[in-house]
Amino acid sequence: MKPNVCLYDTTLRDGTQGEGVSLSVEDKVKIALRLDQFGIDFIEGGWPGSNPKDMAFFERMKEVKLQNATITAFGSTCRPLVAAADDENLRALLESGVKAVAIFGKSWDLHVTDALKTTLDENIRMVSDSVRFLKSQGLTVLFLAEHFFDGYKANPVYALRVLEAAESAGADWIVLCDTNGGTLPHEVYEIVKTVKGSLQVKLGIHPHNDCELAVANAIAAVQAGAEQVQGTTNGIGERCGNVNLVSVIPNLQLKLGYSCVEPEQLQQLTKLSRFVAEVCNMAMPNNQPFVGNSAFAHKGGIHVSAVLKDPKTYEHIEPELIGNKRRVLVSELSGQSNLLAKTDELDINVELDKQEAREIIQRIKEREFQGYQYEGAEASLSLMLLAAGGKLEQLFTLDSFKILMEKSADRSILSEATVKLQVNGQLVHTAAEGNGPVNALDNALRKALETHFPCLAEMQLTDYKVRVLDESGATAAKVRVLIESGRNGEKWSTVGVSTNVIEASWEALVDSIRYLLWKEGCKLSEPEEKVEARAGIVNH
Ligand SMILES: CC(=O)SCCNC(=O)CCNC(=O)[C@H](O)C(C)(C)COP(=O)(O)OP(=O)(O)OC[C@H]1O[C@@H](n2cnc3c(N)ncnc32)[C@H](O)[C@@H]1OP(=O)(O)O
Ligand SMILES: CC(=O)C(=O)O
Repeated sequence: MKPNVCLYDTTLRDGTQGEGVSLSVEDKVKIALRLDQFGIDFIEGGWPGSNPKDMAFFERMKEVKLQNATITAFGSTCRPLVAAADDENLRALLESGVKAVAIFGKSWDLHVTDALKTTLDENIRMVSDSVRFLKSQGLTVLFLAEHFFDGYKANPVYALRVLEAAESAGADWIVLCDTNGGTLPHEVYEIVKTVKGSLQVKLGIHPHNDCELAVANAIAAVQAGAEQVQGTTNGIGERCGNVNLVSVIPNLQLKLGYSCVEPEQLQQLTKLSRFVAEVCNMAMPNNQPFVGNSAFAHKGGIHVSAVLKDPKTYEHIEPELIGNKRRVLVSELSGQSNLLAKTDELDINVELDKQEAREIIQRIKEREFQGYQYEGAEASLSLMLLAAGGKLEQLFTLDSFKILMEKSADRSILSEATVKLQVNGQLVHTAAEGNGPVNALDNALRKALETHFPCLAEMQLTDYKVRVLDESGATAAKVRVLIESGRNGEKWSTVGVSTNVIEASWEALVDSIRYLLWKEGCKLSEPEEKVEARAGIVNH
């Protein structure tokens, strides 16, 4: 039976040392609660001696009850030539009201002489005095040996002396830090093994990701005997980040048989990662291992065909174990298997046989050659499948639209769109202004349709992206427009392609509306008088 591995999350301290990351006190509290729920053992809240926000966080946490985790405050050892009991930073740790503290000290002789500008013996005194003082105050003390691996390689005798000082002063944990993130997994393994043979105290590892090896380093350390991993959720942190606990945890638990959290908590991993990304206002890459949107997305026809027979053929774990899900993408690289699987996934109640699916895939391939892309526009794909299955009613058709733009000397710019549609056998003619041609067109189209289909009033355009497809064509090039629309928290995306950006936008807009009307099960059944009563509409 493999031992438990203790999880120490420093998103709220080392994570905020990542460029562009800034959390409010309330953001920190939200993340702490979520980490606690997930099953993290230690949550490092910040450095109370370093700024008022972190101090406020610890004050706030005095009112918050956690179920599982211990909140820790971070700080340094006392300053050179200052007694621990008189050191401001250590006093701030005590005032934070926590039960556990993590203090970092120098273990690389270069740092002692060149950064601290003190003697090797005085540094040993600082470590020992600081740990002993904090222990005398009844705290759990984690001693973080900063730059331990570089220090050990430069001067192993001194690096070990620092650890021995912390151990004999009573540290509960000694955490070996790969502060510069430059150590390789085989070195981590050897060094942790050696330290394990020299000390009795429990060891932890705190790797950084400068060589993109932090996860491998954390695993190597655990295999060599470390019992705690310190990292951040999503790997945020100074420079290239800290080790990503979101990858460490499933590797340790699902691949190596260590126990980190309960299996039900592990199923919350994807949600945890996305929640923290949202609070940190960070876009997570789709190809993020384990929890990314694409981590279990299958695109190649060969892959999909095999996954449908047995998911193990192209998946290293079951996505449900960590709360992610399998997805099938439809594109020019698809075979009929992709389309049949996607039709099930989209839940659109369309039955296709293999031959029909092959014909639609052929159309998709031709359209992708023209510039369409359906991976990011699943609502347009659904409409294509519904039409092929005879399940899509034509609720309106375009006669024509016109757009006028006027730029006046006072610098104001006006866009006005006029739209003529056939709805319910009648010509509907509307005009609307907007703060750009696409917005004006959107407004005119909705005005024409809203009386028949009131649900359109709740639909919003949430994103609009234009991509030039053939740069050599300059302003005459083809463009692809992707529109994301939303209603009551639900989102869907549609696509349009043309050499004219307005026409491409129209195509995507119309798809977006058609999709909503289909979802709502809209039919043309309203009485004639109601249609005529519409304000601002001219009937011919
Ligand atoms: C590896 C890590 O991630 S360690 C954590 C790094 N995180 C941060 O630095 C974020 C928060 N830091 C801060 O707000 C500020 O740097 C403070 C409040 C801690 C210190 O600010 P200042 O007193 O103005 O000092 P400054 O930041 O310029 O320099 C750091 C000082 O700490 C000293 N120091 C560095 N490590 C240690 C240590 N382990 N023990 C004691 N002192 C240390 C340095 O020698 C330097 O002292 P000096 O001013 O006498 O040269
Ligand atoms: C202490 C710490 O954060 C580090 O060494 O990276």
